[in-house]
Amino acid sequence: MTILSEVTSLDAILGLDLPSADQAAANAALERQNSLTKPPASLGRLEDLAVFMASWQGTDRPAIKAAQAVVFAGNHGVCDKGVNPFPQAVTAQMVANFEHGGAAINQLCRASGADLSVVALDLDTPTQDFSEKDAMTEAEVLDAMRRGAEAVKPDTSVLILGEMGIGNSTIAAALAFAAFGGTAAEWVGRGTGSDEAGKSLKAQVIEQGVTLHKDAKGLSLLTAIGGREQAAICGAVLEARARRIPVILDGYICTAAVVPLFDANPDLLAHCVVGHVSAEPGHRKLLDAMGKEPILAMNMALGEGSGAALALGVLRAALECHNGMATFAEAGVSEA
Ligand SMILES: O=C(O)c1ccc[n+]([C@@H]2O[C@H](COP(=O)([O-])O)[C@@H](O)[C@H]2O)c1
Ligand SMILES: Cc1cc2nc[nH]c2cc1C
Repeated sequence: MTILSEVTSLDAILGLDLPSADQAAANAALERQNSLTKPPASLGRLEDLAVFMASWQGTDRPAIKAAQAVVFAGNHGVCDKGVNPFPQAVTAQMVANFEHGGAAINQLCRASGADLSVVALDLDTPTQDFSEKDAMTEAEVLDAMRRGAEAVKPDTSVLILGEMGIGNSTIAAALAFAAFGGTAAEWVGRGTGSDEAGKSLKAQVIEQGVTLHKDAKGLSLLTAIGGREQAAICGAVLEARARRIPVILDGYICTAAVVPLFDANPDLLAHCVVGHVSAEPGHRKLLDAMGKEPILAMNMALGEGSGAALALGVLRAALECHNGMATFAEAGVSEA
C-alpha cells in the first residue's frame, strides 16, 4: 500500500492528510548543535541539514541507515519536433546501462553509499506532444504517480531522486515557464548539447505548448505537459512525505518535475532539499522562484540523480558531526 493506492483523481491528492515537520525534534537537534565543540553556527549549512533531517525523522539524533536512489525514465512525444540532439532510443539504452552498472549514477551511488533502482515507464509509448495536445490522460498521470510511490522502500532513511528521458529538458523548461512566467527563452538551456538554433526551436515549441495549456495549474500541469518520469517523481515525493522520509532532488529536470506539486502547494516540498544547482541556466532561476538553496554547485548537467547522489555525501558528513562531536561539557572546553 502507498499513499496513492486508493486515489482515483488528481484533485483527491490535494486532500491527502500528510505529516508536517517535527518541530520539537528540530528544536532538540538545534540545541544539541549549539552545545557541540565549535563556535556557534560555524558548521553553517551542515547544521541546517542535520536539523532538517531531525525534523523529518522525528528524532534529535537523525541517522542514515539506508539511502535509496531511484532513477525514473520516460519518453516524450515532443521529440517529434526535433528538440533533442540525441535520438529517443538513448533513453532505453541508458536504462540498460544503469542496469549493467555502467553509468555515472552507478559509480556515484557506490561512492556515496546509496542503493540504486531504475524504473522505466512505458518507454515504447511516449507521451503525446504537449505543444499540440495534452501530454497524458489523467489515468496515465495517476498510473505513473502510483509507480513512483511504489518505488519508495518504506525503510529508506533518505531518498535520492533522478530521471532519464531524451527531450525532457524541453519538458522542464515548459513546466517552469508555465508556473513562473517570463519568456520561454529564459528557461531554455543546452540540454544534452543543443546549439543556438536548437535552443530557439525549443523556446518556440515551448511557447506554443504553454500558450495552448495556459489554464493548466497545479497537478494538471502533469496532464498538460507531462511526462511519465515527472509524474513518477511527484508520486515518490508524496510517498516519501507520507512516510516522513527526507528527499534529495537532483538537477534542473528533477526540480522542474516537482513544480506541479509546488504550484499546488509549496509546503508539499518541505521535506525536500536540492542536491546541486545544474549548469542549465534555468535551474538557478527555478531554485530562486521555489525558495530552495542547492547543496552543491559542481557545473554538472547530467541528470540521472548524479548531483543528488553526490550531495548525499555532504548529508552523511553533516550527521557524522551532529552525532559524533563532543559537547563543550563532555570535552571540558570552555564556552564563550
Ligand atoms: O538535470 C539536469 O540538470 C540536466 C540538464 C541537462 C540534461 N539532462 C539530461 O539530459 C536529458 C535531456 O536532455 P535533452 O537535450 O534530450 O532534452 C535527460 O536524460 C536529462 O537527464 C539533465
Ligand atoms: C548519453 C546520455 C546519458 C544521460 N544521462 C542522463 N541523460 C542522458 C542523456 C544522454 C544522451
